[in-house]
Amino acid sequence: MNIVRVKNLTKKYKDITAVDNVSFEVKKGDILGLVGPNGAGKSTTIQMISGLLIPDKGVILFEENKSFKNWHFNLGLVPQDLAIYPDLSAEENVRFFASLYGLNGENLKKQVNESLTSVGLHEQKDKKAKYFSGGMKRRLNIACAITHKPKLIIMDEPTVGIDPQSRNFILESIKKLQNQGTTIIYTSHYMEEVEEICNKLLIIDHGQIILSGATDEIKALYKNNRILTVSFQAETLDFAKVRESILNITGVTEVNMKNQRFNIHCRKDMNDYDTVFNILKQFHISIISIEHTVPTLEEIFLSLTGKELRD
Ligand SMILES: Nc1ncnc2c1ncn2[C@@H]1O[C@H](COP(=O)(O)OP(=O)(O)OP(=O)(O)O)[C@@H](O)[C@H]1O
Repeated sequence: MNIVRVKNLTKKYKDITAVDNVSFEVKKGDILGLVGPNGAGKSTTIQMISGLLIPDKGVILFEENKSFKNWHFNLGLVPQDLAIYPDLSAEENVRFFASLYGLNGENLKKQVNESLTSVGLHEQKDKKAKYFSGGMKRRLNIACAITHKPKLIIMDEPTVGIDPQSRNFILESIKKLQNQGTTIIYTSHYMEEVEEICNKLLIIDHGQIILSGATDEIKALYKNNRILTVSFQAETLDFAKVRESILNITGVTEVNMKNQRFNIHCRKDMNDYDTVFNILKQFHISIISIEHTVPTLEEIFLSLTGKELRD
């Protein structure tokens, strides 16, 4: 069953078309990774689904045919900016948000305890939020959005700039929520995270979808591609010329360079390494190490958008 279906969604800010005729659906139990470079249109899309922005065009339907107006109690939003009260304790914060969704009595108590436990903050429940670390504040932000057990949770970069322990708690709690049948839309600048937790992927750029599908299927599309990564040292380097020569080798599809490393994209059956090494030698480039790998999602993203996901 579709939890949310978005059809021909469009939003303009004066001359900028932030979201351009976007259509997709999210099925029950999916964790959809919404990824794209800065300014791609992710936040605008999320804000429209969350009812914070009105689309110029398009339709958003929940559970096949319900509008936001009569469904929004089923939605939990974890905003990028923290939405917690610093002078309230962790428990008071969670209680407050849960009571806005109509929880009370024993049920409220039970669900507040459950969500604090799931983000690993139960032992600190009486501590004021202002004394929490950045990672703990982010975990509390999540607890506030999940206590009313929403059917759909939208998370806007919930792990940005936090410590590894908090990050692990967050990723584990997202997996648990999925196991309980919750549907999640997750935006992140960390492709390894998306690869780890999202079973579906929607890559957008300039407000348009450039690739969507099951994460495994997207990876399978690239299973016949390889990347030969060569770390090197050179006194001087004319990269344009090196690139042109390597691109002439049959089976090589792209060559880029970053931090004293060439990434040579090629087909799986490209095995003409002698020619690659001869070209490098000809340009007086010393090889330090070589690696031959299947492209990661991050590398697939880079080859599709020409941009790094991170700033
Ligand atoms: N309130 C606004 N007024 C004018 N332009 C805006 C506004 N909000 C966003 N934009 C523009 O719309 C485009 C999409 O922005 P959006 O914030 O949706 O992208 P994003 O993918 O979330 O980016 P980031 O990863 O940097 O958060 C960008 O060009 C941005 O500059």
